[in-house]
Amino acid sequence: MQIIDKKSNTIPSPCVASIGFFDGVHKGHYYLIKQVLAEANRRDLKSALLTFPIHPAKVMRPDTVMEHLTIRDEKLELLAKTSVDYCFLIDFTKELSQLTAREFMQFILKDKYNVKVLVIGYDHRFGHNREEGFEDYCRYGKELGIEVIQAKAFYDDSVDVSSSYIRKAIDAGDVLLAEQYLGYPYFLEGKVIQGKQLGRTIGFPTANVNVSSPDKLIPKDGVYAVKVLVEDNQEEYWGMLNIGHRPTVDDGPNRSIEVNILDFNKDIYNKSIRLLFKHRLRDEVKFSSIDKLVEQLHRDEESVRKLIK
Ligand SMILES: Cc1cc2nc3c(=O)[nH]c(=O)nc-3n(C[C@H](O)[C@H](O)[C@H](O)COP(=O)(O)O)c2cc1C
Ligand SMILES: Nc1ncnc2c1ncn2[C@@H]1O[C@H](COP(=O)(O)OP(=O)(O)O)[C@@H](O)[C@H]1O
Repeated sequence: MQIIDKKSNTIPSPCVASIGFFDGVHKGHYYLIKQVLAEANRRDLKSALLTFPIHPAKVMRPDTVMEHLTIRDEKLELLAKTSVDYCFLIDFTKELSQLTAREFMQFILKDKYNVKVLVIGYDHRFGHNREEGFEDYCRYGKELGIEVIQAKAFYDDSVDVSSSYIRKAIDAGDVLLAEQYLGYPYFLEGKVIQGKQLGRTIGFPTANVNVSSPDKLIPKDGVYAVKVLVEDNQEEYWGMLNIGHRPTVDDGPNRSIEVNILDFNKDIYNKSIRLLFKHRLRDEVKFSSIDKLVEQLHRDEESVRKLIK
């Protein structure tokens, strides 16, 4: 996949394209992408996805808090796994938001990106105030020489798979449901930072993770079985992870994310790790003593070992 952003001066070959924010690159997105690839194949054209590094709503109202399933580079990594030829990364600006649907089709899709066929998500709208709809896009397409096709919707167990549906599942700690709709386990990535160094004294060292972007959605507080990829995904382990305020030891204002990696004993401070959420084990609990916490950690470890058997 070739990324074409404002720095590139490549003029793309004629292509079939779709537009979207593609947060999470979930099964619904894959279904849309498959339709783009099929149309491109049939016509012997290139395939393309047009997306925005920053969400249009955030550009329009910068104080909007948005928690995403994927940050920019994660999204590009997932899109690159499809066989799409181009990813057009376009900065959504206030000026761009002023373009009517017809102007967007003419100046951006046709003139800038050489789009011959536009595959529109079944509920996707674009152009100033998103005032127009599919029929209008078809009419402008006829005038401009862009064929407009409406994509079919994707349903899984009759659920209309969407990024916001998956965000709700993760917010509720339902990482199994999230994995079903994403098509891969939800993951966080970050650097291992120093904690209070208590973990090693109770037999459970925990790598404290500083998540790489504040825009990333953090699952509900609690304990999870996770897969852990250490440094550039070279090594894979299982681990047990806690998200929360550690009420037994400090109950501070900061939410910590820490993982005890099974069958592992290395110093990984400052290394980056990726955490893949596989199962939710339980809520975070305030124990009456550290000993009681340690007893529970042994039970958590057993639960993870049972899961991976
Ligand atoms: C799998 C797992 C489960 C945990 N569950 C709890 C919990 O229920 N309640 C709690 O107060 N802390 C919990 N913790 C956090 C521990 O209190 C913490 O890891 C320990 O104090 C060591 O932290 P430090 O070495 O970063 O200082 C959990 C940690 C892990 C790894
Ligand atoms: N099995 C393991 N799981 C997690 N971290 C481990 C493990 N073995 C060694 N470590 C290392 O020990 C550190 C955690 O030890 P800990 O005493 O909990 O200190 P801290 O409070 O700084 O996290 C990790 O950051 C990592 O470098």
